[in-house]
Amino acid sequence: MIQMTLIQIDNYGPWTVTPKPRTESDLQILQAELFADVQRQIAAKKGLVFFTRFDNLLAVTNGLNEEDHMRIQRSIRNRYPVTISMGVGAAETAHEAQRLATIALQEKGGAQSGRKEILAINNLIENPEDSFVQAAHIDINSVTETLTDIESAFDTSFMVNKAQHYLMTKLREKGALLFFIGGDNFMSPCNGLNEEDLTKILIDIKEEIGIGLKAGIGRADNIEDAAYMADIGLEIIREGNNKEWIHLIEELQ
Ligand SMILES: Nc1nc2c(ncn2[C@@H]2O[C@H](COP(=O)(O)OP(=O)(O)OP(=O)(O)O)[C@@H](O)[C@H]2O)c(=O)[nH]1
Repeated sequence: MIQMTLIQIDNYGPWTVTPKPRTESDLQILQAELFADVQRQIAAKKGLVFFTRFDNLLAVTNGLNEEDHMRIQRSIRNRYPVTISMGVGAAETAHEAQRLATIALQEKGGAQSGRKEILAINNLIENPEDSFVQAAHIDINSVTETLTDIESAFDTSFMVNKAQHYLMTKLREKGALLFFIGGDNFMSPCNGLNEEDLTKILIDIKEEIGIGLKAGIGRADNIEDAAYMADIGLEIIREGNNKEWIHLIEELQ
């Protein structure tokens, strides 16, 4: 099972304009610092946070228990002008896990309802033997040669976004998620997605929009190790001059 946590800034919309609109650059700094802060704390337990919408972060949290979540909330409250609420869910697919996490939090009140520092747990992985994460690290082939060094920065960003949208659409249908992690890189928590299905998705996108992709896949009881194995898989594809679409690594090396 994969466990996911939704992290939501409490009552953030009203706060950004009270008593009058706050300087946008300050809001951007707050969001970036909060993301880095939560990432540092969740990574200490081998979890991984995705910046998602910044006011809503999604994290893979296999290995974190109730106390771990509460400690992060307390630490943020002590140091930031905002508080965070969290929802936690675990399921066979990443999409279902984040859905359960979201419902648990939504049932405690809306994002702008005055709700404060709620920890809403639908279910947590109690038995470490049930903990399983499959992650795919997906990368655009030769982005430096074909886009970064040729197109304008904005147009490259537009193409990367387009690839992201196609990947999200196709992976979501299979119960998998897809997050942009910087450069031309995407991370997909994808429990239950088999190698044939992922290969077909990459081939279809190449045919539909002409963007070549490759994916390393890793499997472990936590996302840190699964993502590391996925990185190794990507390196192996690069060493073979991008002839493979995907490469699965199941053992830590
Ligand atoms: N988050 C993250 N970003 C990375 C990683 N590796 C590379 N990047 C980013 O991706 C950009 C492009 O690097 P590459 O993907 O190695 O370059 P490329 O030209 O596509 O080359 P190939 O992947 O070998 O086809 C870099 O500038 C980084 O911003 C990674 O492991 N994680």
